[in-house]
Amino acid sequence: METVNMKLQMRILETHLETKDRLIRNLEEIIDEQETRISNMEEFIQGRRDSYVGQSTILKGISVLSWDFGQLSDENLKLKQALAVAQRQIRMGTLVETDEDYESDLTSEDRFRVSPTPQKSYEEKAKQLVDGHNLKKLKRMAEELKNEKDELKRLAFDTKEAFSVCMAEVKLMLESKTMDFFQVLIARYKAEMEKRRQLHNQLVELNGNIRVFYRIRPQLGDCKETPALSIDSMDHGIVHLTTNIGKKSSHSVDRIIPTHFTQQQIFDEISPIITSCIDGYNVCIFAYGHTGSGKTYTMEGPSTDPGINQRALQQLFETVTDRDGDIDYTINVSMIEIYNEKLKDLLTPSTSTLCIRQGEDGRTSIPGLTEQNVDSLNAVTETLNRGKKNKAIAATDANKESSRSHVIVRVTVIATNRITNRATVGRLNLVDLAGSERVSQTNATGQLLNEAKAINKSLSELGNVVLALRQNNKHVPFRNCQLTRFLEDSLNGESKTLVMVHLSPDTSALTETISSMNFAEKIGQVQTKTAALQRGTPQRRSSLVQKPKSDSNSVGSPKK
Ligand SMILES: Nc1ncnc2c1ncn2[C@@H]1O[C@H](COP(=O)(O)OP(=O)(O)OP(=O)(O)O)[C@@H](O)[C@H]1O
Repeated sequence: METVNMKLQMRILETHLETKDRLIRNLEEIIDEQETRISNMEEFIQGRRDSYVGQSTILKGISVLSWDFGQLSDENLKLKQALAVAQRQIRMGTLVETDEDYESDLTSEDRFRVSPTPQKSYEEKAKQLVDGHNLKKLKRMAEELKNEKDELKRLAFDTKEAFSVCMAEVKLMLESKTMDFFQVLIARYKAEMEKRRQLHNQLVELNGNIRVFYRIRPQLGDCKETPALSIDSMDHGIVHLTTNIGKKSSHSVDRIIPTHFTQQQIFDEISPIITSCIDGYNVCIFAYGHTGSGKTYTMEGPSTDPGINQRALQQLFETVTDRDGDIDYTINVSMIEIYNEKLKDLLTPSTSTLCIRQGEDGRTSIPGLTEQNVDSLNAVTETLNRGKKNKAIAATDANKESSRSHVIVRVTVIATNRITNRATVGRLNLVDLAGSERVSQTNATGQLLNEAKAINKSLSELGNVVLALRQNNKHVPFRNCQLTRFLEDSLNGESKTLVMVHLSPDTSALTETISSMNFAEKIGQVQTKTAALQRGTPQRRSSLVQKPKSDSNSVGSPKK
């Protein structure tokens, strides 16, 4: 057993050894095999290594090439941009366009579009690249310049803005300063004018209380022409006349009544003169002017808006009614018409004419002249209407045109002191003169020519009388016509006279307007020194005609 066992063990050992040997052999084979493989691998690797060097050279070459291409592409882009800039500069230079024009011309697409460039050599490209730098510089400079230009533009705009603001402020300041200064000057000027007017009024009183006013009639109907007359805005005592050939002249009288004045406003202006007849003054108010200048409108006026005649009588009546005391007042009204040097009584129509007589005392009287006593406002209106009606009848009888006669409303105010029985008489003559148009203008012949001559003569004589009175002449030519003869008592002595010269603003009436202005200037002349010296200090020399109640002068009997 043991042997068998031994044998078995030997056998196992041998098998084991055999297996071991086999394994070792196999391993050696494997190692050999592996070594062969390794050597093969090494060979392969060696071979590979060589080819790798070649490959890396190639890769390197590729990389260099791509870098070159990249650079070339950059350069290409730059060149294209430089080209675009160059093209732009060329265009700017040749077309002389504004930046805005240029910018608007070049669309953003145009600016960035890469235009196909011809194939060029590297040297050329390099050269272009160099040029491109210059262009780049130029472009930068151009941009800087543009920025500067924009900045300057902005600056100029800002400066302009600031300048206009400054100018506006300065203008405002100057305007306000000038306005202030101007206002002060105007105020001073007006104060001086007022002073001048007051002095003038004093002078007028020294020279016999004769005043000349202008009343400018408004334009009638839908007349649109520029008025030939305008009142000076700085001095309402001056009127400018512009002729149809553009010649301008200025005229001055004591007062110019603005066109827009109402009948009441005009009456308010002259009412102090009117009421002075209650205190014994003789007052004459004349309406002078050519046909259609507004004389009758001023004196008579429409029934809805009466003129001076009715307002004056009304005021006199109201004033004497209001006055209490020891004095009885009587108001008598006469109305006469002087046509062709003949006097007619308008309150008692008759075919016979009235005559002016002169008494031994030098006073004038008119025998047969109606003197209507008015003791109520109704009586005033009734009397004036009667006279107006008779005037219209007379107009159809003798003179077709009412303006061819002088119409006088004479109001006599007799103030009688109840205690002393002494009476004072004041007279108010409201005269609507005949039209002053010149004979040459009327183309008159025959009867009309005689009328025109008579009118012209009487108006001219009236002018002479007023002028003589104003100049304090020793001789006053009252006797040269019926009008001045009739008014002699009223114009002489302590009297107040107002001549309202009526002017038309119509260019068609220029000749007549100038003639009326000449008349106004003639009677408005003032001889200051001589007059003042001759007259001395003005005294309220009695115009009070003191006479007993029984005196049978032309004055009506005082009311008892
Ligand atoms: N201040 C005025 N406002 C409105 N209308 C006026 C004014 N003055 C005159 N008129 C109008 O002008 C026209 C002529 O006026 P008016 O008859 O008074 O002139 P006149 O000088 O008296 O003329 P004549 O000498 O022919 O009588 C009238 O129709 C009158 O109503």
